[in-house]
Amino acid sequence: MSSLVPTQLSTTNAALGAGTIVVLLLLRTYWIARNHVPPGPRPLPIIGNVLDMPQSQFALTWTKFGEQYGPMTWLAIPGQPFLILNSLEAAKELLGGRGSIYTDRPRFTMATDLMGFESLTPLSRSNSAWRSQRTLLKHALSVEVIKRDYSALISRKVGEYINGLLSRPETFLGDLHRTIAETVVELTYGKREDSAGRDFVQLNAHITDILDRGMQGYVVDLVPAVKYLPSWLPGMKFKRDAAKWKKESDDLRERMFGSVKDSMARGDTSIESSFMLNNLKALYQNQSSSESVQQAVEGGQTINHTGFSFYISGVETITNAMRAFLLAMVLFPSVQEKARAEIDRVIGSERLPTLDDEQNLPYLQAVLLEVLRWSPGSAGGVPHASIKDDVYNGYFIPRGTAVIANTWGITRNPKHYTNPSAFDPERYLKPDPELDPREYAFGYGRRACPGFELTFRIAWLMASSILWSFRLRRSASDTRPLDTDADRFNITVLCSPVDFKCDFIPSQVGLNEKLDFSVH
Ligand code: HEM
Repeated sequence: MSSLVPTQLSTTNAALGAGTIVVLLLLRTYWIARNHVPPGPRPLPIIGNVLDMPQSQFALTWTKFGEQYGPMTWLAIPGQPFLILNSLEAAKELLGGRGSIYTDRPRFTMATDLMGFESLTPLSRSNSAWRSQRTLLKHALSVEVIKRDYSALISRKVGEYINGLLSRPETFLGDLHRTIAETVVELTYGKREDSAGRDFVQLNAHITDILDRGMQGYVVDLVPAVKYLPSWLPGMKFKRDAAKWKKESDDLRERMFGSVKDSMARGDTSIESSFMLNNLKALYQNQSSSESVQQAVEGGQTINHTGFSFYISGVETITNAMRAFLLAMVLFPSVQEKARAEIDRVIGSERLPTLDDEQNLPYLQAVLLEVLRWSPGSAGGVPHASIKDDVYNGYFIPRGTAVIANTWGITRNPKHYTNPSAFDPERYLKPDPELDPREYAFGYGRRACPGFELTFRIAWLMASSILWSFRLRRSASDTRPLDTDADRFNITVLCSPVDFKCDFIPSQVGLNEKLDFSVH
């Protein structure tokens, strides 16, 4: 997009242009406000509801809005109006049912247009590049492919984690993050470092930091036209930063992708079955002579961008889910005992759990569903954006609105759940089960998370293997209160369980000798 911008824009013209756009934005905000938009806090002149936007604790603020304004809350932010949905019905109808209108993402001009993260699947607008990525994801993260290509890797990584718990249980939270990060990286690239020994987990974490910097909120996100001003002007440091960060992250991504291609070209047999390797092989095999070089390059880029989304989308979310699982096990010992009793009954002590056991352990399945609800990965919801004007329940929703479904609010709504802050897997096993969190925890419609099957496989094997190997008990030295949701979770856009201490007491005689995850 930036290539369409004249590079020699004069300062006066640029300032005039930006001024005109600001006036147009204000006029549009005023025009929208005159229509019958949903209720919300009273907007101030010019800045609208900017001061009502939370800086943190998004999900909790959305929930308060719900209590005050009902199922829909309108926030008139100049240039980017927001609609917060506090009703599952509205979320399903708008974000799922009206997918042809609400499948876009809002603009994050700094991160996407200026820093190049537009190619990241979750940030991508609903264009043909995003559709190609979704097509690839549908196949690459299907149950069939996960079982065929990634189950050996998942078993090995779970085994490493269990072994780590035996030798250094005190670092269980740090090791958990590292294990999940390595699993996602190896699944993506088939290796963990390049020929110069650069660690792909660290490189991906560094790119994630760069993206975080780009998402911190800049004037250009409110007034995108500011991006056309020359970067040497005072106040334009963000544009110079964006260029520097873009180069850095592009180079790192290209280095990792290039390293996979090099391994392939050299016939390196140490590189494992992985998303990038398997899809590159398929691309080269299917490439007929009639296909243009351009198509092949585009195919390669789709693989690179799609694979790169795995780390950013998958690592914190799965790690938080597993932290929540461990926290629930120490806070609710009767649930832990019941899950272990099921494992003992179905699997016994002679062999480790495998992914093939999943269907035979309904209680453990319910425990994992409850993890998804009790500590929802995406508590504050991921915004969709509308591409044309719409009307819902008599309210006007203009084109370009960022629409957020408040996941946290759904998980704590007594309309859906009895005693919502309690961890109670039985709620899904009753004759009249309560709402299945898969209906909302992974989002809606065409944007719904493509990683939920992978999440379940990793979480299931990890949870069953931990319970098979250990009894978990909160360490006596950890005396901080963990009684309420506010004690237990940091609730922002994500929901991350707080740090806590846990004793892992081996529950199998001769555990060391029994741990052979290579056979899975
Ligand atoms: C507990 C684990 C996870 C949770 C709770 C979760 C949740 C979500 C949610 C709520 C969305 C937004 C959906 C929407 O806009 O309606 C999303 C998108 C996405 N997730 Fe996940 N996710 C998880 C794990 C993963 C994993 C393991 C991967 C891949 C390795 C992944 C890849 C993605 C991608 C690529 C998108 C963007 C989809 C798009 O914009 O088209 N997620 N996820």
